[in-house]
Amino acid sequence: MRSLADLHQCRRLVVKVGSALLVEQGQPRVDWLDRLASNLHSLRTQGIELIVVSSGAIALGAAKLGLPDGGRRNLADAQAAAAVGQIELARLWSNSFAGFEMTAAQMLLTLEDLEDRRRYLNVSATVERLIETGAVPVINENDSVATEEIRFGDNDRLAARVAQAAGADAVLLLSDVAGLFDRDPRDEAAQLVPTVDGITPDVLAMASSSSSSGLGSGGMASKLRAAQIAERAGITLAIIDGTQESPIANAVAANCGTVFLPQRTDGARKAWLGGRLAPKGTLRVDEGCATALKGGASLLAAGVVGISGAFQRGDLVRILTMRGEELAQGLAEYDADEVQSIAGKRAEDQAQRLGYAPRSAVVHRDHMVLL
Ligand SMILES: Nc1ncnc2c1ncn2[C@@H]1O[C@H](COP(=O)(O)OP(=O)(O)O)[C@@H](O)[C@H]1O
Ligand SMILES: N[C@@H](CCC(=O)OP(=O)(O)O)C(=O)O
Repeated sequence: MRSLADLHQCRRLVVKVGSALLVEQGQPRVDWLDRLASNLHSLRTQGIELIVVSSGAIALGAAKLGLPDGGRRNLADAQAAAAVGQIELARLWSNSFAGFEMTAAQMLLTLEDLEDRRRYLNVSATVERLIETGAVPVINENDSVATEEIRFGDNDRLAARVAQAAGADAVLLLSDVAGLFDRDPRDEAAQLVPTVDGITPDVLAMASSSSSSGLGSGGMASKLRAAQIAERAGITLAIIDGTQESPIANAVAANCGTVFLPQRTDGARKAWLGGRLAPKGTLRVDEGCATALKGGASLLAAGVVGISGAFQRGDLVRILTMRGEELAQGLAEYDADEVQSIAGKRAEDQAQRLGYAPRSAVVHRDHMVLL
């Protein structure tokens, strides 16, 4: 899919709905949700398999409990609000879908469900089975148990990771803006960017992390992080204006929104690795090593100039250049203290320091993804 007009070509689609669309002044927008359900139903009749990622639990629950909104809310309030709002949210989807003879299936995930390979595969299997049965998974973060360390914090990245896990070919982020603008859309000179063929630093600089509605969690910046995950996984991601009467049908008819084109298709395992969000440590490498990594080499101890974090063998680490640019991420072959003792050393010195024959690399290229 290269533009929204091609949406019908899509085989499996993740549709993410932001809080500001579903909730207005603490109340659900039921009529809007019914029209969205109607749009989803017509996509299904075209043979497109659907997965929904829905925000809104915290906004619904906070209103019901009379808790503070937006930035003034702490984690404990958000967790309590989510526990109350999620029941309501599930009921809303179930009711709207029932009007179109569709069955909603709730799945609540935490970051770890997608960071751990075995749990990630379990999530994939459940989604697969639900789709086979004809149900539509409606996924949200399990906010009432997710603490800071195990939180996505925004459903944009959750949607991109779910798309990967489910083998979807496209993600639609329905927002309260028409897409990515070349600067904050409150600036009158801002122009909509119709297509992004590779997210460069210039593209990242367009987005601010503020959200105009006060309900959303990450603003445009979190959508761009989601688009980065998608583009590396070979998935097309589009941001469309969800405020329209009939949001998906409108965006397709007008061919309007921002489409982020997929950039590469690593194998499924590498794509999962590249999309992981919670590294346990960081390795800085010298310039020669950075060049070798870009050429496809493994990371050898000789090129490591800095180590931080208490990671263990098998943990995810970020690999940065000396200037702090993100180069790659991958799985460490050693614990952090072992890397510390062999960093910058040649193979013969490494054996002496480790007390055993060194492994072939600190991060092997088969377990590394360039970013
Ligand atoms: N360059 C930009 N282009 C579009 N929107 C932007 C940009 N920079 C910041 N934003 C803000 O991001 C908001 C969308 O994010 P958010 O409110 O979190 O949406 P949602 O609730 O749909 O997830 C927009 O309403 C806008 O205020
Ligand atoms: N999981 C949270 C939503 C988090 C989120 O990403 O919100 P939004 O930016 O409105 O999509 C909830 O259900 O309230």
